[in-house]
Amino acid sequence: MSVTVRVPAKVNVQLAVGAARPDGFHDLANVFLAVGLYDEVTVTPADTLRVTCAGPDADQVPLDRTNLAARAAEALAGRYGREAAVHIHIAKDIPVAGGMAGGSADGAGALLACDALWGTDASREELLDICAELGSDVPFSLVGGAALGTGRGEKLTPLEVGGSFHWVFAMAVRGLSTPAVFREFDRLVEGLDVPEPVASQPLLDALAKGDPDALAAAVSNDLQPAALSLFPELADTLAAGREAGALAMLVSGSGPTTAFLTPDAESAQAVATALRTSGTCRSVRVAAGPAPGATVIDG
Ligand SMILES: C[C@@](CO)(OP(=O)(O)O)[C@H](O)COP(=O)(O)OP(=O)(O)OC[C@H]1O[C@@H](n2ccc(N)nc2=O)[C@H](O)[C@@H]1O
Ligand SMILES: Nc1ncnc2c1ncn2[C@@H]1O[C@H](COP(=O)(O)OP(=O)(O)O)[C@@H](O)[C@H]1O
Repeated sequence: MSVTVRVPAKVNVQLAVGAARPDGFHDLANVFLAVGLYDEVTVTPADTLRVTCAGPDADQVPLDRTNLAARAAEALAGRYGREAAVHIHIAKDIPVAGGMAGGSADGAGALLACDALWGTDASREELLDICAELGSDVPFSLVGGAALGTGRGEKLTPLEVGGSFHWVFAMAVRGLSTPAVFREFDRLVEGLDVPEPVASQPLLDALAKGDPDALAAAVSNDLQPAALSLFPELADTLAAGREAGALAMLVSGSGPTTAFLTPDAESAQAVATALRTSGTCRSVRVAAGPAPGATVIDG
C-alpha cells in the first residue's frame, strides 16, 4: 500500500525582513501565496528509509538523510516510537533552490503521507509543530492558500483571498542558497536602522478583493536587492517581463526564480511566451494562486 500527497510551490507577495536575531534568523512579515505548481510525494513501506526523485531538477536533490522529506519521516517516526521504514519517492516539478519552497513542500508532503500510511493520526497542531522544526517555510507548505508568516515565517495566520491571481515564473540557470541571500541582506543593511517587519494593509486588502492591479502596486521583497547583488543577470529577466506587459515583477523569496503578476490567464500565456524567447532564463511556467496545501491524492 502507498500514499501520495500533492504539495504546492509558493511565491512571497510580500517579504519584509527585520534585522538578524541573536539566533541568526530574521523576523519576517512573510505573505505567502501557494501557486499551482506541485511536487508529489509517495511513501511506500520498505525495509529501511530510502529516497528517490524524478523530474527536470532531480539531479540537484539530495537523496540522503538531509532531504527534508526524509527528515520529516524520521521526525514523525521518532515522536511515535517507530522506525521510518519507508521508500519516499518525490515527483519533482518545483524548481530546486529557486525560492519556491520545493524542499519545504516535500517535507510537508512526506509528513502528511507518513501520517496517513502509519495511521498515526497526529493532530494538525502536532503536524504544524513538526513542520516548524523542519524549516521556516514548511508549515505554510502544509497549509497552502494564503497566509501571513511571522516570527521566522513559521507562525501562520490564514488570509482571505477574493479571487485567483495569474502568475508567470521564470526559472534561472542556477540556484541561490537561502542562507547566502540572508547573509547578503545583512551585509547590505549593515549600519542602517532596519525597521520591524510589518504586513502591508493595502497588500492584504488587494488579496482579499482579488484585485491584481492593487496587488501589483503593493508587492515587495526586501530580499530582492540581495538576490540581485548575488545574481545581477536577474535584472534582465525582470526587465523582459516588464516589457512583455506584466503588472508586477519580483524575485520569489530568496530567488532566483522571478515572478510576474498578470491580469488574467490569457495575458499570463503572452508574458510566458515573451519570456521564453527573451533568452534571459532557463524555463518558464504559468501558475495561478491560491492553491490548496498538502493534500492526499491517492491512498
Ligand atoms: C526566504 C524564504 C521566504 O519564504 O524562503 P525561500 O525563498 O528560501 O524559499 C524563507 O524565509 C526561507 O525559509 P526556509 O527555506 O524554510 O529556511 P530555513 O530552513 O528555516 O532556514 C535556512 C536559513 O535561512 C536563513 N533564514 C531563514 C528564515 C528566516 N526567517 N531568517 C533567516 O535568516 C537562516 O540563515 C537559516 O539558517
Ligand atoms: N526534498 C528536497 N527538494 C529539494 N531540495 C532539497 C530537498 N531536501 C533538501 N533540499 C536542499 O534544500 C536546498 C534548497 O532547496 P529548495 O527548497 O528547492 O529551495 P528554496 O529554499 O530556495 O525554496 C537544495 O539546494 C537542497 O540542497
